[in-house]
Amino acid sequence: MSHTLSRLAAVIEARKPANGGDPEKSYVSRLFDKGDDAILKKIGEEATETVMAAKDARVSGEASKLLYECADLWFHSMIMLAQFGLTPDDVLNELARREGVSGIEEKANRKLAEREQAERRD
Ligand SMILES: N=c1c2ncn([C@@H]3O[C@H](COP(=O)(O)OP(=O)(O)OP(=O)(O)O)[C@@H](O)[C@H]3O)c2ncn1[C@@H]1O[C@H](COP(=O)(O)O)[C@@H](O)[C@H]1O
Repeated sequence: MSHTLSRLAAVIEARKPANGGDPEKSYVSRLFDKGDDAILKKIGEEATETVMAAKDARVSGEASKLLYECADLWFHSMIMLAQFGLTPDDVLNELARREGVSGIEEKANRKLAEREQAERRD
């Protein structure tokens, strides 16, 4: 994992109120304190803002806003992962597991497995 992601993941973990984070002083602690719905609402907002920034970047030719919004989305995704006991390393390991497997091939294999499972049920 990159040093930046690793350091940020450690800070986010330490900000959990159960680990001594203070919702009065910390944005991350405040989100953990509010719970699942508040965290997931931020993911929805940041994802939407990222899409809008990408559309704007295509029109204006200026992608810096997209960069900021994508950083917000990654940051809030890391809070969501921590809320559910996952880490950026877990995501990186999943991406490594998929490495070299074409999405088209993966989908074809998945559909085949689903068909075989349905046939076994019938
Ligand atoms: N990387 C970030 C980071 N990126 C974005 N943000 C905050 O995430 C929020 C993004 O929400 P919006 O863009 O919707 O802006 P907003 O209107 O202010 O937010 P809302 O009122 O809607 O919640 C803003 O308040 C940003 O300041 C971040 N807050 C913290 N960090 C990192 O997390 C660490 C811990 O932060 P604290 O827990 O606040 O100490 C910091 O040292 C940073 O490294």
